[in-house]
Amino acid sequence: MATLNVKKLNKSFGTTSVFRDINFTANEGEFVTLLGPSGCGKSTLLRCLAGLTPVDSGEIFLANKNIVHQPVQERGIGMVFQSYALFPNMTVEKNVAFGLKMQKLPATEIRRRVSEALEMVELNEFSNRYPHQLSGGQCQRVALARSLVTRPALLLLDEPLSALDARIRRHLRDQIRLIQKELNLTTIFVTHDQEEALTLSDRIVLMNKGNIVQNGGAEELYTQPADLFAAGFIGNYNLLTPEQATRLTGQVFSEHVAIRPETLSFCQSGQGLAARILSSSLLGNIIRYRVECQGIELSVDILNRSDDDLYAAGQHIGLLVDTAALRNVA
Ligand SMILES: Nc1ncnc2c1ncn2[C@@H]1O[C@H](COP(=O)(O)OP(=O)(O)OP(=O)(O)O)[C@@H](O)[C@H]1O
Repeated sequence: MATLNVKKLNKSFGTTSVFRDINFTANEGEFVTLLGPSGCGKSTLLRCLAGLTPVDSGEIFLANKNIVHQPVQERGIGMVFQSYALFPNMTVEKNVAFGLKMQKLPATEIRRRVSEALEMVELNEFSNRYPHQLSGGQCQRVALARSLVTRPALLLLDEPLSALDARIRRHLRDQIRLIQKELNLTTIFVTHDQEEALTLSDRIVLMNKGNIVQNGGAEELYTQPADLFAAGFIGNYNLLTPEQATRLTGQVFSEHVAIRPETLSFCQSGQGLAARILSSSLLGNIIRYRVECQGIELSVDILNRSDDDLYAAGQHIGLLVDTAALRNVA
């Protein structure tokens, strides 16, 4: 296991800069997510870490060794991509064994390690199947076993769950996290899905347009977004202009203000601020209401408890704003 240290990494394609002066660390055993919208440069950054794409400048230290000029196969890195990239003409077992065969390990050792890796991803019974006889989730577990079997110092995961349906996705996500913890495997995970990032990661590196916007724990990113982009991307903040925030709270603001939907609540009409329900949608155990208050549209999240009243569109209601939960964002 190893610490990854990325220093001043730059990459352009022709005259187009993909990312600039990227610095971050993934400590030994840490699960770090590169999160950001499509096109922000996270996949290219991951490919550069793997050695699949050369960088223009900067350094990549893995266990204190600069690997930036090392070829892919010498970096000690395992990778899982969105597309499974399995060999279609090989059984599950042969797919997983491939890397070890290349390393010319003895056959008994290969068998033992392949069986161990397949057990980890709960696929031992499928060892003689071919990829076309597997579901998408199973294929991705083979891909994971194939990268774990070489005992990499660093595991890179590029949107490995995005082709899977929601239920399988959650299951495999939990499985990846369990295995990663068990092996204390330093892991970099790329996703544009903020919920996935918030639930999986020890730390999130939030990227926008080739820059790191914020680097911190899930809770920190959720409660203290670094800027407007971070507030808009993580969670579902209500973003208010300074003028709107002043109108709503009576306090003076010079910067934008972010208000989490769960920090707003309802009270009887005639108390709090006068508001009107516009619509509601059920999101599992919460109900998200859209309300209008002082000419401002807001989202309000209320826990869905069976003994509570539901509010109908058009209904007048009182709105309570927890001013301690307001965040200034530049
Ligand atoms: N081989 C390439 N040649 C030229 N431009 C490229 C190449 N690969 C990526 N890019 C560009 O670099 C930018 C970053 O792409 P990248 O795939 O790293 O983003 P991303 O954040 O991973 O997005 P996505 O989630 O959509 O994959 C994009 O504008 C993309 O068009």
